[in-house]
Amino acid sequence: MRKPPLHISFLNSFRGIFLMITTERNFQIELFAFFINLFLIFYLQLSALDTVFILIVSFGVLSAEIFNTAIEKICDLIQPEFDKRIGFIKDIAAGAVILMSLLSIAIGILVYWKYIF
Ligand SMILES: Nc1ncnc2c1ncn2[C@@H]1O[C@H](COP(=O)(O)OP(=O)(O)OP(=O)(O)O)[C@@H](O)[C@H]1O
Repeated sequence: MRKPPLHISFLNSFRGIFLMITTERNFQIELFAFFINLFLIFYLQLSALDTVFILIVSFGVLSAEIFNTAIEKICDLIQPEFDKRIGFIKDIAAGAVILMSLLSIAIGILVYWKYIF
C-alpha cells in the first residue's frame, strides 16, 4: 500500500482522536478530567514544573486509553466469540490504563495539595 502524504497522515491521526471522543465513554470521562486539570493549572497558577507533571500524566492516561481501545478493537475483529485468551489480553490492556490513572491521581494529590492547603 502506498504511503499517504504527510498532511493526510496528520489528518488521519486527528480523525482517530475525534473517533475516540465521539465513541468511547471512558475517553470522554478522561478528557473531562483533563479539562478540569487545565482549568486548575490556570486558576491555581501552577509552576511550570508542576504544569509539566500534570500535562504528562493527563496525556499519559489519554494515550493509554487509546492503546487500550485499539487492542480491544483488534481483539473483537480477530475473535468476536468468547475466548479466555482474548479476555486475558483485554484485561492486561485495561490494567495499563488503571496503572496510569493511579499514577495520575498520586501526582495530582502531590501537586495540588501544595496550592490548596
Ligand atoms: N471475546 C471475549 N472473550 C473473553 N472475555 C472477553 C471478551 N470480550 C470481552 N471480554 C471480557 O470483558 C471485559 C470488557 O471487555 P469489553 O470489550 O466490553 O471492553 P470495555 O467494556 O470497553 O472495557 P474498558 O472499560 O476496558 O474499555 C474484558 O476486559 C474481558 O475480561
